[in-house]
Amino acid sequence: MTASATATSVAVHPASEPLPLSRDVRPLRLITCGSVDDGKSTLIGRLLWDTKAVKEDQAATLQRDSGKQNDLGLPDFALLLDGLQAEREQGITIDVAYRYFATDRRSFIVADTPGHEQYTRNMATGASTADLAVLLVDARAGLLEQTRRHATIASLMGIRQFVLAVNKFDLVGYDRAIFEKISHEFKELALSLGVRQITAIPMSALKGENVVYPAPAAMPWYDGPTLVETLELATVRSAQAGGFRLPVQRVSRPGESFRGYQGTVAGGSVKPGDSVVILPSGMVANVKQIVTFDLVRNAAVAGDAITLVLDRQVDVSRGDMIVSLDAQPMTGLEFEAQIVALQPDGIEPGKRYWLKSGSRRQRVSVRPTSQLDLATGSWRAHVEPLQMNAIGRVRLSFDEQAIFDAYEQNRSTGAFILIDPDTHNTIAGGMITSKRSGGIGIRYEGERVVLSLPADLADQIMASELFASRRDETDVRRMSASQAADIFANAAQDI
Ligand SMILES: Nc1nc2c(ncn2[C@@H]2O[C@H](COP(=O)(O)OP(=O)(O)OP(=O)(O)O)[C@@H](O)[C@H]2O)c(=O)[nH]1
Repeated sequence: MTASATATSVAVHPASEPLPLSRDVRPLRLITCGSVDDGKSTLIGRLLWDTKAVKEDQAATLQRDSGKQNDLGLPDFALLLDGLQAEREQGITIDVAYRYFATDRRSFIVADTPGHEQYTRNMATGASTADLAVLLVDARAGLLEQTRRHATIASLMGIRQFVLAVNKFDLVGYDRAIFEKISHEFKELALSLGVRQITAIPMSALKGENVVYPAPAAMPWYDGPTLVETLELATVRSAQAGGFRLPVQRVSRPGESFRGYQGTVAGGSVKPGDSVVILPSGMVANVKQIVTFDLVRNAAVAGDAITLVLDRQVDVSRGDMIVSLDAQPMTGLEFEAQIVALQPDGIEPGKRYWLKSGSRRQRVSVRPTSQLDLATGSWRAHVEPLQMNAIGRVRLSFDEQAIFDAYEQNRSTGAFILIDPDTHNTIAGGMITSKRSGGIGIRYEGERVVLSLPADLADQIMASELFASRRDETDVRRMSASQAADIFANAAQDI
């Protein structure tokens, strides 16, 4: 960000005004998925072409190279993506190409990922940052297993807006009944995955019908939006909603009098005077100052790189997270997650890996509990190590307190990678789904009360204080925070 852009944002948001929750200037990120030959490259090429994102020299080359080959006399838009093809052939590990285009109303970033089955991980990578998925089908073939697979992965990665592009509609005589059948089946699939924002569009990527321009002559019965109109109206998933999150990357101590905590805001917003908690220690402080590289700011939002100064001396180190007092993330020793295995060796149950999330790196052991059957979309109890490209549900067990949001709530503090400590390879990418509440609550063994306590330190202290008077008869273990709270409430009545 330039100094003047920063200065403008200071002027626009004086301290007394609430910060806007989303910035309309953020481009919409979308992913396109389809089986081989459904026309994905043609569609992206057409989008770039009709929104004039193609540079003049590229356009001239395109006209020249494709002129001979196309019996419709149209450029072969897929050629625009040739560069990507070359990258693919070199076997680049995570194979996603991002392309930019814009209309008068909005800008877009499209992630293009290969359609073959073995590229699940690429699709998962592209989907992890996308706001919307465009799923392509060939109108002649309808929904395929691959459509289900892609829709399932997209929904797992948190995408809640789908566009079904029923492509090659020129090859089925623009038959309305075909469109209605395919879109009906797709809506059922999307709804079963929890996706409710669904738009189906009949189109011809090759001819440019219903991509950027409508095609009333070819499809007089269709009065819905074009693809671009749908994209213009789609919503950007905001990592800024929810509580303030600052994973601390560095403690800055240029002189005796100054101590600041540096990092990139991973969620929410912050302003001087806000109360914050440092995790995992649980210490509370207030924000005294927010500093960027050259300015004192009166607010910061997700995506801003800042130095935070607190109003008191607290112990903060790299890997800690500074969060808002009133909307805290989950802390605990056990979490449930979904992962995509990225390496040929797969995931070995029980092996200890490094987990990296933001600036934090921790030892973790990983136990797969089920695996997604991509053909049917159902989960089956897990028996073997997760193979490369498999999607599994796992249980993560940490030695020390871990701090996460659910991925649904925050794509930054809810995401992680797993690293093999022997090879240093990234062996999986994952998303936190929930915290696992630890123990079995309370039970009686003869005269003894066996109390299970949460991993959370605060709750342990609360419950052990509570039972201090009966300590001799009480064996303290872990339990969920809500169980501890119930016991506290009941016991307080007894006393
Ligand atoms: N008639 C017609 N042909 C189309 C349309 N869209 C794409 N095609 C043709 O279908 C073929 C495959 O299109 P591509 O864009 O290369 O398909 P893809 O899905 O990107 O394929 P991969 O890159 O191999 O995954 C090409 O010959 C296109 O010209 C369409 O709307 N109508």
